[in-house]
Amino acid sequence: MFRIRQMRKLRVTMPGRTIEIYTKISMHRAGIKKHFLPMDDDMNAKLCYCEKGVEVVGQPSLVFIHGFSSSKSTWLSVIKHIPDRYHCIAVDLPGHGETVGFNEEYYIATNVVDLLKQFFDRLNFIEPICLVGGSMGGAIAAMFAMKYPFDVGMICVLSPPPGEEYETDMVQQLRLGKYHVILPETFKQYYALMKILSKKKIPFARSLAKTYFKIHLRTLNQHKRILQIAFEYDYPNLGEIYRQLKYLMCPTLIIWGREDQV
Ligand SMILES: CCCCC/C=C\C/C=C\CCCCCCCC(=O)OC(CO)CO
Repeated sequence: MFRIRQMRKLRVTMPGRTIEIYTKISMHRAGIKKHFLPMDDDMNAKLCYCEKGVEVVGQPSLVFIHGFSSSKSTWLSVIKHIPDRYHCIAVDLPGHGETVGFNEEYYIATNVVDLLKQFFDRLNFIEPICLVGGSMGGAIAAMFAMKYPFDVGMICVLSPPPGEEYETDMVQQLRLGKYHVILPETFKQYYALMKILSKKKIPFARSLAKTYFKIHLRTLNQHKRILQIAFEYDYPNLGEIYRQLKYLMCPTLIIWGREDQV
């Protein structure tokens, strides 16, 4: 019990490093169901998402998009606080979480956006949605809203990655191929990154951190590839996409921490 509580505290600051048993426990507690949606053109490709509540006429569904190297489970701690009358969806992006079978082309943001469009059409929402994205998920949410403005009623963009003109040191390092700043390769790097990513001091057992690190290593190469592709195809256009956001007419909430190092 104690361990689970510790993980609960850690989960927010270490997106994507959640162990599956814990995900199941917390999803169950929050009244969340998990689904797999096979794609029409390729039955081996399945989008995994979780859902809380049911659609309500006149009220948008809330759809949550996670960040890089994260997963839908990062939103559980948010979703559990949202009243039951709201319909919530959190999806695993290609190459993340429990979504499986998508080839590398789906690591390109424009393809991710079109995949999300397909996904939303399959779910057949009756109202324009409220699209919420954090970090890289925020960039994807913004891109989605630009391309499919009629599908969104409002968007919420949390700490999106900066465009070229506001490039941070961390993003510069990533662009130069030093992926370990966000994808640590050693336990030492991993432990140091935890401190950078969490503003709040958290009591943290090294043994537990080692377990998280092992889990992280399983996805390391795939996530390196995603970063490589993001910097080749998406990052060069990001600034221009942000500049065009002012033409978007739906209500938009943008939250950015002043001391966010990414
Ligand atoms: C599979 C889909 C790929 C589509 C790529 C789409 C748009 C991306 C454009 C430029 C990415 C460059 C910056 C990436 C850095 C993100 C940071 C981040 O997400 O933080 C994490 C913290 O570890 C939160 O979970």
